[in-house]
This record gives sequence, structure tokens and C-alpha cells, in this order.
Amino acid sequence: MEYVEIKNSSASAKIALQGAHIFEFKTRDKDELLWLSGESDFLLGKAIRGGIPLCWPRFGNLDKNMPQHGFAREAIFELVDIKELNENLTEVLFKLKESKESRKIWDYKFELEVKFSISDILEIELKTRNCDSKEFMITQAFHTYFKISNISNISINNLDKKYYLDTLDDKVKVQNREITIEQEVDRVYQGVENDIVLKDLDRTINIKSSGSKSVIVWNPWIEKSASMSGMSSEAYKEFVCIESANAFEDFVTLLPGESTELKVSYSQED
Ligand SMILES: O=P(O)(O)OC[C@H]1O[C@H](O)[C@H](O)[C@@H](O)[C@@H]1O
Repeated sequence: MEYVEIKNSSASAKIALQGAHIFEFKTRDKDELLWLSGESDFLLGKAIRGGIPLCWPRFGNLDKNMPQHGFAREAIFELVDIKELNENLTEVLFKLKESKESRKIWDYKFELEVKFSISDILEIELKTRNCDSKEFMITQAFHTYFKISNISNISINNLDKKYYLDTLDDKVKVQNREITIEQEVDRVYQGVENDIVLKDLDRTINIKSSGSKSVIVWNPWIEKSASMSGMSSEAYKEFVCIESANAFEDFVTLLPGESTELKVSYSQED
């Protein structure tokens, strides 16, 4: 599978052309940020298990005409530009436009741009433009797999008092403290406009999003982990997904010519 490798004085990264999918990101003085399954086979037409899959133009599987999480994560993007802005910052730009295949699944003309800024902070911008003569609706997500020391060591902070849909029993609940994970978790938090903090033993990751109000927190736990493609039964201990998204009622409608941007940044401290 073709990928771009970026190295500057602050960080290094690998980004596949399939899905504009970043699957490695490491700053000079920290451990790898992203979890990548040891069972990822990097086959074309199959999303990489780990890193940051881009879910677009749908998050989830509510749209029966669309593959789960949309088609972008399996599409080949064009590498438009790599800019070395200074010794600590490199920008990489990818683009995807409609094709015969995409029009069979989703009959619209669009332009999707993904810009990665690689420095001691990882920033990603996902810009959707409606190039059609009719309006369309999207949901989307950065489906980020964070590499962690162990699932029992982490907590996810700043989501207390937020409502979430627990997709395991389809009930709406309220978060009343920081999140710790001791079983399967698959939740869509709504109305989130603040930063989220992932605390692990030896590092803290700050997640800042804009253009979105939903956040998905996911860990498959033992049984699901064993049954999923590209994942071993022990994998659930090694990652947690915290996904900045426009999902469920937080969808975006674009009129002809309009565009929208979803952005995220991940910074780390000890
Ligand atoms: O296996 P995938 O299609 O990559 O989906 C993996 C997971 O993605 C999200 O986080 C969803 O909330 C989960 O329900 C889903 O299982």
C-alpha cells in the first residue's frame, strides 16, 4: 500500500493514500500516539485497523445504502502537496473527488480535502465542499485509535454532565464523572464543544476539536475484540477510540457551493 513518510525536527508520521489514513505519528520525545493493530494487513479495499480512519460521508451504519463509516476510508486520495514550512512543521494535503464508484453509492459531486500539520502537535482538517447542483447531508468522524499503556490505566476527562447515547442498549444517559473503562463501551456524546483530556500513566493527551459537537468513545472489550477483523483478542487493552465527529443529530447539510470544516488537534504532555 502506498504511503507518505514525513520527518522533521519535531515529529514523524506515515500517511497512506488509501483513506488519507495516518497510521503512525511520533514526536521527538514521546512514545507513538496512535495504536496500529499488529494484524493490519494493509490490503487495498480494506480499511487499516488503527491510526485515524476518516469516516465520511457517513459515521456509523444508519444509512443502509452506504458501507459502515462511509466510503472514504477505502478510497485512494490524490496527494496534492507537501510543504516544509519550517524545520518543525510539515503540511501534507490530500484530495478526493467523486468518481464512477462513489456515484454508485452516493450520487453527488464533491471535493474532500484533508490537511495534516505534522509538528509536536498533530492537527488535521477535513474540508467538504458541495460541488453539485443539489444539497447533500453528511456525518463524519476522525475515528482515532489512541495507543495506551493499558485500558485499566486510563481516564477520559471533561465529558461529565454531557448526555450520551449508549448504543449498546440504545438509551440516553448522563455522564456523571470521568470515564474509566471496565467493559465494552460504545457511546455517542452530544453537545461537546470543550477540549477532552485522555490521561494515561505517563502522558496526558489534549483533544481540541472544532466544527463538531459529537464525540464517540469506543472500546470493544474482550469478545468483540476477538471477533473483529484485523484485531487480536487482547487488542482491547492496547487502545481506546475517542472520535471527534458530526454524528446522529449533529449532521451537516451543505447547499450547492457551500463547504464545511471539521478540525482536530492532539497535543501531549507528561
Ligand atoms: O469495524 P469498524 O467498521 O471500523 O467500526 C469500529 C467501531 O467504530 C465506531 O467506534 C462505532 O461506534 C463502533 O460501533 C464500531 O464497532
